[in-house]
Amino acid sequence: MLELRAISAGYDRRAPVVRSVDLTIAPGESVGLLGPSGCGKSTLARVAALLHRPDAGQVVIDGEAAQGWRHRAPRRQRTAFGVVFQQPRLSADPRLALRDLVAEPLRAVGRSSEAADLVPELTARVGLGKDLLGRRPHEVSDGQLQRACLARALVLRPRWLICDEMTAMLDASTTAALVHVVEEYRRESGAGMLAVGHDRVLLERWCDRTVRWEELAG
Ligand SMILES: Nc1ncnc2c1ncn2[C@@H]1O[C@H](COP(=O)(O)OP(=O)(O)OP(=O)(O)O)[C@@H](O)[C@H]1O
Repeated sequence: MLELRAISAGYDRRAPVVRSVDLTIAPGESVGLLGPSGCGKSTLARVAALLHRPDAGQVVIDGEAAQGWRHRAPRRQRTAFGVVFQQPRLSADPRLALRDLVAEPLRAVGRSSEAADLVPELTARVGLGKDLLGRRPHEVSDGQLQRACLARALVLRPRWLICDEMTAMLDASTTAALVHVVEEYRRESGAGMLAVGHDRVLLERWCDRTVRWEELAG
C-alpha cells in the first residue's frame, strides 16, 4: 500500500501548492491523477516518490512511514520507487551513454555486475536498438531517451512506479509502446503505479481508476 496522508507541500510554506491531500494506492493498483497545468500534480508525485519533502503529512510505504527524503531516504525505501519524468533531458546525465544511463541505479546500489545481463534485457524490452546504446542523450531523440529513462526506472524492479507526464512529449506510437512496457512490467511484478497527467483519455484507458485533482485538494 502506498499512502499519502494529509500531505501539504510546495515551495513556500506560507503558500503550499498541495494542501492536505490524501491518496491511497493498493498493491498492484494503477491510479491516474488528472489535473490542469500548474495545479501541483508533479509536486505531489515527487512527494510520493520521496523526492520532495512535504511541509506536513506522511507518506507510508507498505506500512512503513517514510524515513527521509531524497538522498536521506533509506535505500530500501528509495529503491521501492521507479520514477519517470516528463522531460527526459532534465533527468538524464548528458555525459552518460544510454547503456550507462540505464545501469545508473545499479551502480548507485553497488550492483554494477548485474548490468551485463539486465541492460540488454531491459533495453530490448523498451525497444532501444543495440546501435543506440553507445550514444549519449544529445545524440538520440526525446522518444528514444524516454525509452532509456523507463528502462532505468525498471532496472531495480521497483514495487511502485511514479510516472509524471511520462508520455507528454511523445508521439502516439511511442506512447503506446511505453504504456505497454509499463503494463507488462506491472503484470509480472505486481507493482502499483501513480500516473500523473492531463490526458484524460489516455489515463482512463491506462489506469484502474482515475482521480481528479479537485477531488483530492483540501
Ligand atoms: N521549484 C519550484 N519553485 C517554486 N515554485 C515551483 C517550483 N516547481 C513548481 N512550482 C510551482 O508550483 C505549482 C505547481 O507546480 P507542479 O509542477 O506541481 O504542477 P503540475 O500540476 O505538475 O503542472 P504541469 O501539468 O504543468 O506539469 C506551480 O504554480 C509552479 O509554478
